[in-house]
Amino acid sequence: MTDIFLETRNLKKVYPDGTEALKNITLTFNKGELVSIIGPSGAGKSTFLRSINRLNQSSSGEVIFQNEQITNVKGKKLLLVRRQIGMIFQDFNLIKRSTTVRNVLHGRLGYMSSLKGAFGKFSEEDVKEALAILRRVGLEDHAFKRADELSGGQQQRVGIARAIAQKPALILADEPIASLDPSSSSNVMNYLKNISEEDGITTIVNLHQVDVAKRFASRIIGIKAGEVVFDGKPNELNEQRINEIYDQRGLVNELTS
Ligand SMILES: Nc1ncnc2c1ncn2[C@@H]1O[C@H](COP(=O)(O)OP(=O)(O)OP(=O)(O)O)[C@@H](O)[C@H]1O
Repeated sequence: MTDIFLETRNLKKVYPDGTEALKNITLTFNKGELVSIIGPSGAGKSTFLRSINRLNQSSSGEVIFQNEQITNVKGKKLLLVRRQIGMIFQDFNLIKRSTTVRNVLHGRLGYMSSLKGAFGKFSEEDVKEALAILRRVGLEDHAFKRADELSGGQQQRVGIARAIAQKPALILADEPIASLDPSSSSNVMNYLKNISEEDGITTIVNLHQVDVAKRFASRIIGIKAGEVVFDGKPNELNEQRINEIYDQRGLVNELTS
């Protein structure tokens, strides 16, 4: 037994077409930390997140979550693992024609019988809790609006609320601000940070914006071509390190020589 909350050991992913998306990722995550993963397009950030909750099956290596080996769990056990992992997506993944509160209640489905879930019959307690969660992300006044009537930033806050309703131990957010303007991006990142801190939820966020990662994360991991090339505190991520991750110098040299 260890105190490590989440661990990946020698994680590899080779897609059927031969693309080596993850080469050998060995990382540990502590309870309650907000970690941002950065790296160029195609570096393997999404593949890494999806390998943790098994939306993507790794080719080899291990994922150990709360001291349990989850690399190959299946069926009911896999559902129980996924129930503890809230996912937040770039395109929000909301049911657009449903109300905000119903979208949040979807986070509770993993706790309900499939019959009740299929009929969308939630308990009064669940509804009250969903409304309380919407209050936490500043959307109590929008609870009964259709999801597609909300702005992008508000829709992502519904995505966060749905993840919280799941009562997760871990949140994985895959480029949650990629389609938002800078002000909505800061707002969404603030909510993620506050929730991670207040509820002690380990949160791993894939980001394209280095400045946002430096502002909100307590730790930054740089991935390049399927390998970890940086793992440190935001203030350790200087210009040189950024250039190493993104290879900007190489690109500039290529253009100027
Ligand atoms: N289903 C797939 N089949 C084959 N190759 C894939 C598949 N999904 C991703 N890849 C490849 O795996 C590599 C890593 O992709 P991934 O989406 O994980 O990168 P990323 O860092 O998240 O990129 P981005 O920032 O652009 O979202 C890329 O070369 C990509 O083209």
